[in-house]
Amino acid sequence: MISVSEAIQLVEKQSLPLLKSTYKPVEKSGGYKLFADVDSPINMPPFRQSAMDGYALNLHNNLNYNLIGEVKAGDGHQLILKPGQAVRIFTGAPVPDTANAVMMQEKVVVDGNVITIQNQIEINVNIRPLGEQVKKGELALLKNTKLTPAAIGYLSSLGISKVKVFKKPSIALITTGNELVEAGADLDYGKIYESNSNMLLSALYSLKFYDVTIHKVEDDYEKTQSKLNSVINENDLVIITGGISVGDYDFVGKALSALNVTEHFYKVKQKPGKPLFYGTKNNTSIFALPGNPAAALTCFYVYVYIALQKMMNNDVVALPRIKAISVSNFKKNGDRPQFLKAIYNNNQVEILEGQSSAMQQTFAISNALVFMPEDDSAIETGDSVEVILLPI
Ligand SMILES: Nc1nc2c(c(=O)[nH]1)N[C@H]1C(S)=C(S)[C@@H](COP(=O)(O)OP(=O)(O)OC[C@H]3O[C@@H](n4cnc5c(N)ncnc54)[C@H](O)[C@@H]3O)O[C@H]1N2
Ligand code: MOO
Repeated sequence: MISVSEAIQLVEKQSLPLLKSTYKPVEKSGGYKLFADVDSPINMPPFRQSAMDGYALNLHNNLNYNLIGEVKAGDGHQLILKPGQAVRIFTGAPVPDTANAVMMQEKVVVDGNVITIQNQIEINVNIRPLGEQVKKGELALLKNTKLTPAAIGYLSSLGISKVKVFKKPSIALITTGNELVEAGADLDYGKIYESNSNMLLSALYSLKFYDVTIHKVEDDYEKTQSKLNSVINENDLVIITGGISVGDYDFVGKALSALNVTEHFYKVKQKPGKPLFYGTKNNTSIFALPGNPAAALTCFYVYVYIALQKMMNNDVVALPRIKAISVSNFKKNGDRPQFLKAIYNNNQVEILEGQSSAMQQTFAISNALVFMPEDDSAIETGDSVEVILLPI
């Protein structure tokens, strides 16, 4: 059995960036990273633009100007101003080539066709120069830039509607177990509602991984092997839950080994999530998470999350870990390091009652996990503890 830190290191080492590309409509490219540099197809702004509502001036040595016309946003005409002439102008409107400053209207007195400005102004004031943000043909955004709402707005302002981005992994989620039935079905004796697929699907969606398919297999060796074979061939990441322990009907480990999946580790000294498997085949990463829902989700956040970040070529790969003061007492049984379901708020953390691997009720109200190392046997109120903040 390996330690938590050894397991994390192995995931970091063995999960590699996906170097596949795809095209996305710009509005759907949030969270992706650019596969290549993007050059600007236009000057931005595309014309000299007024930054204020006011008057565009052809400057001269006098505070009085003659008004000769008006330009509003969207106008396409070109007015010719001589020195001492002005045009009424509005924010976003094209500044005539013959104007060299814009005075905001609050600083202007209007008397019929003559305006008087409060003071002399510098050349080019309140004019956004042509191509100030980026010039046509020049680099707009570098390869690998993450497409945030601001970046999407910027690319859209350049008239770009489609972007080439690094593909996100295609992911298969597989649940195993004869006891599992779907919501809506009768809950016959011995059955439970299947919940790991919705839980992990929503965890993936919240991290903006949408290319996910869900598969369900019974506790049957042949069916497990054949399903795993097809999903491993077709996906970049495979996440299985259940059937990875030592019971007579736990077939996942045997099937993965028959499929020649390279095992990087099986069993981690931790609670929950001891029977965790991680392996790779060709370029596909495979995690077999324990079936117990709270164990599966903990392993997702501690290990699968890292693999996802590595596949996306992100620099920060693990969830943030901070120190906080415990407002609870907790006593650990056994010597496995523990991830404890907890509520973090304002530098304080409450460790919840009900820490078993099956405890969905406590996980449902948690926003953090407290990591309790192997050597610690108890946490007292007031102790400083390590907290993993969940991306929820
Ligand atoms: N003799 C031993 N038994 C067990 C050991 C051990 O070391 N020796 N380890 C225990 C630990 S720790 C865990 S964790 C579990 C993991 O077992 P599996 O990964 O094989 O998972 P299953 O047995 O298939 O299921 C466990 C539990 O979770 C429920 N489950 C499974 N899938 C789902 C799902 N999709 N939705 C909701 N609930 C699910 C399942 O019904 C079981 O209750 O092994 C221990 N045993
Ligand atoms: O490792 Mo299991 O998740 O402790 O019950």
